[in-house]
Amino acid sequence: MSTRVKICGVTRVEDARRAWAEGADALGLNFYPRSPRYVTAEVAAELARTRPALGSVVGVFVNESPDVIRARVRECGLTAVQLHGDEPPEACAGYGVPVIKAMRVRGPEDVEKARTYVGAGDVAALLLDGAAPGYGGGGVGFDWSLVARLADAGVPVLVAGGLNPDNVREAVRATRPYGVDVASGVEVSPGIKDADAVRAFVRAAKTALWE
Ligand SMILES: O=C(O)c1ccccc1NCC(=O)[C@H](O)[C@H](O)COP(=O)(O)O
Repeated sequence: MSTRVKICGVTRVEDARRAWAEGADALGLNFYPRSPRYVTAEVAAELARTRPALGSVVGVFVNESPDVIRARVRECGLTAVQLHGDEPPEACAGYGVPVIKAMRVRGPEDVEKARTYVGAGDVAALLLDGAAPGYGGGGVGFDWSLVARLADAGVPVLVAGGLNPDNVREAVRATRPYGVDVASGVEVSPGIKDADAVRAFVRAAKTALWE
């Protein structure tokens, strides 16, 4: 099975269509109002309608109220939610779709904190991100050797943070993750994806373990 690829922070229909065509498995739509990749519910619903039969559309939220998250899931047709905030494990349930819990990793203690979400609520995967200022999308990586600490946790792990077409192959080989996630590393400017970079990223991620 090749590594799954999630292209995060898509804001334009043409970028969404392009990402699917290049082989992305999932798109992330950002509902954090302070993100330069923020999309309204209306735009998100339009983006979600580009979803192919086997694709996933993930809503990204930071400390959003559960009622708003549930409303976005319903009205935008989200197939999963990615929680990037300070929510405790017990808040990772009740949205009607699988939860990806994101954790910013500064060191081993953050990976151990991520482990406390395993088995909680509807957590179906963990996303390990770099610890840039803010809550995500900062283009900063982390020590990939820390991913091995979750090898026995029995949960799919997505690796994110500072990935781009030039380093994703190495990241996949080093961590052998369930999937990889990228926002800034395939952009010409925040929220505007670079089609060539998306193509190169998907290709590098998916062929990294071939030889
Ligand atoms: O992208 C954002 O602006 C963002 C803001 C707040 C929370 C999460 C955000 N992005 C979520 C993602 O999954 C990003 O892809 C991930 O943080 C990696 O970003 P990058 O290092 O830019 O590839």
